[in-house]
Formats: sequence, structure tokens, C-alpha cells
Amino acid sequence: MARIYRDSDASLEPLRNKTIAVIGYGIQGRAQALNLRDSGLNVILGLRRGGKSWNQAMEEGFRVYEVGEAVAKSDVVMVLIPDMEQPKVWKEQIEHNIRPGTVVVFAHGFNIHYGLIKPPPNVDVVMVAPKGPGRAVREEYVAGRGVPALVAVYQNYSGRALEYALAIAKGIGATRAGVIETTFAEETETDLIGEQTVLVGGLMELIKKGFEVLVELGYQPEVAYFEVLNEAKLIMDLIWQRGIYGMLNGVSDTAKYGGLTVGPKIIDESVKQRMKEAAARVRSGEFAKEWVAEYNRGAPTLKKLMEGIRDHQIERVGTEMRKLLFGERI
Ligand SMILES: NC(=O)C1=CN([C@@H]2O[C@H](COP(=O)(O)OP(=O)(O)OC[C@H]3O[C@@H](n4cnc5c(N)ncnc54)[C@H](O)[C@@H]3O)[C@@H](O)[C@H]2O)C=CC1
Ligand SMILES: CC(=O)[C@](C)(O)C(=O)O
Ligand SMILES: [Mg+2]
Ligand SMILES: [Mg+2]
Repeated sequence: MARIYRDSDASLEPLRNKTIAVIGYGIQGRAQALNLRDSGLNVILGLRRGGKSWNQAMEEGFRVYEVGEAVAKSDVVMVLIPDMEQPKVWKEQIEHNIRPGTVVVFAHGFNIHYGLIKPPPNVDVVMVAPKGPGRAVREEYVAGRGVPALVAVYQNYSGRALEYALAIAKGIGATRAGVIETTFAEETETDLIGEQTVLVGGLMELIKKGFEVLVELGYQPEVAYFEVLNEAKLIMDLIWQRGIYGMLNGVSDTAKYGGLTVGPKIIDESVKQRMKEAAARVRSGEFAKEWVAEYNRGAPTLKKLMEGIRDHQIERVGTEMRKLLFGERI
């Protein structure tokens, strides 16, 4: 069993008299900057002057600098901009401003693992990777809880790299939930495989296709929405809280029997084969090459696929239903 680091295994001391520059104020950047500041740490931001995030960060009380200036002023640099933007920003604004002994922190190992960023030898390079979306990282922290995270050390110039990584993990609230030490390779590959085959890709397709089947059979789209999307969240909550067996004990015997006998016919062994094919593309670097090429072309395929989801009936029905159910709350 992997060792789980908890609050008592980590200390904020290594960060107490340090300046932490969070580069990027997006999904992870904003959540982590707010949490670190609420943990009593000295946080500045490195952003693009005049960008949307610049004003928001100012309004939320942070000292905001252009990326290079923030890096030059800091002891810890947290690279929380989109993966595909990192190599360019690293080359143009981070690499020549970074001071010897700086602790460089990534939230995903993509660019280090695939060799797209090569850090200088005189810095620590670590990872603190939340296992959850930025919104949850902030909401759980505010609620006094945390989102679990993975930590890894790629380069240990100071001899204290793991201490710094655990301190950052504590500062964002992750040690309240639990932190496991891994490697950049393991985090990168499991994160990509997981988000493609289960978390984002797999789940999205299952819900979309389940909705389409019910609507094509003539049922009301709103009923289909309740069944496959609204209730999916509630079932996932049960799995999250009690595990799969616990979830089964939280649903009717009818659902247990139907689910246990039909489920394996819907998601059969052939799915595992296709998951392994996707995993092979991640592990060989083929997916990374494809994604870098796509991004450098302006991400036309991504834009087209996003439009397809935006225009899907489940989104039209869902938007109306969420307004009815939750108002403008979410
Ligand atoms: N989205 C998530 O919940 C998770 C993300 N991660 C990792 O966290 C890192 C950050 O990802 P996200 O927060 O999703 O990114 P994001 O897409 O939300 O980042 C957008 C922000 O980055 C900044 N930015 C973008 N391009 C820039 C540039 N060229 N120069 C300066 N600033 C720029 C802007 O402030 C913008 O608001 C990535 O490595 C990602 O893989 C890890 C775990 C979960
Ligand atoms: C939220 C998260 O963990 C993901 C799916 O890996 C990501 O946003 O890259
Ligand atoms: Mg992830
Ligand atoms: Mg990811």
C-alpha cells in the first residue's frame, strides 16, 4: 500500500519566508493561489498584462506582475498555465528569470515527462498534482477539507525538494485529504489515460449515448436528462463516499440486479482492449505528439469537437433543466 502523507507529515515552515509566484490564474491557478494565501503564505501572480485574469487577480487582492518579473522576484514558481502554453512561456519568460535554488512546481508532469521543458540543473523541480478540478480544490479547502494530490520530485537541487512539495500540498489543502508520492512519468501517464478513457472521455460518451438512446426511443428529453445526467452525479457521489459495493447497497435490488447483469454487456471486455490501446498511445508519446501538433495548428479539431458538444441536445435540455432546478446558482 502506498504511503499516504497527511497534514501532520507536512509543514508550511519551508515556505514561511519565501515568495511564491503562481503563474496563471485559471482553473488551478486561482484555486491554488487563494488557498496558499489563506494558508498564510506570501503569494504573488505572474500573468499576461491586460489579460482577463490580470484584472480578476487584482480585484481579488493579489500583487500581479508580468510573468518574468514575478519569476525574478520569487523563491517558488508554480507553473499553472495550460500545458500547451508552458514550453513557450518557459523559454520566453521563465527560463532566464529563474534564480538558482528556486523551487519549480508543476501540477501535471506532461512537459517534463515528454521532454518539452528542460529545467536548469540548479533548481528543484517538483510536482503537486491535485486529483480533481480546480473548482473542487477551492471549494473543499474553504469547507475545511481538501482534494487529494500526488507529489513527485524530478530534480532535488536543495536536498529538500520533497519537503517543499509537501509544504505546497499542505498549503493548497491536499494533505487534509491525503497525498501520495509518485513520479512525473506515473502521474503524467495515469492522468492522461484516466482522463481520456474514464473521467472525461469515457464518462462523457456514456452519458451522451445513454441520453440519445432514451430520446430515440421516444421518451421525453427532460426525463432522459434526469435519468442519465442528474442522477449520475448522485450515484457518483455514492461511489465516492462508499465505494462501488456501498453504492450498490444504496440502490434498489432491482437496480442492483439489472446493473450487475446488463452492465458488463454494455461495457464489455472489448472496452478494456480499447483502453489499453489508448494507454499505449500515451506511454509511447504518440498522444503527446498528436496534441502538440494539433495545438500548434490552432487546435481546429478541438474547437470543432467542442462545438459538437455545445450544440448537442443534452446541452440544450441540460441548460434549461439546470436553470429550473438550480436557478442561476451554477
Ligand atoms: N484543470 C484542472 O482542474 C487541472 C489542471 N491540472 C494542470 O494544471 C495546469 C494548469 O491547468 P489549468 O488550470 O487547467 O489551466 P487553464 O487553462 O485554466 O489556465 C488558463 C490561465 O493560464 C494563464 N495563461 C494562459 N496562457 C498564458 C500565457 N501564454 N502566458 C501567461 N499566462 C497564460 C491565464 O491566466 C489563464 O487564465 C496544467 O498543467 C494542467 O494539466 C492539474 C490537475 C487538474
Ligand atoms: C481535472 C483533472 O484532474 C484533469 C481531468 O486531469 C485535467 O483537468 O487535466
Ligand atoms: Mg487529472
Ligand atoms: Mg489532466
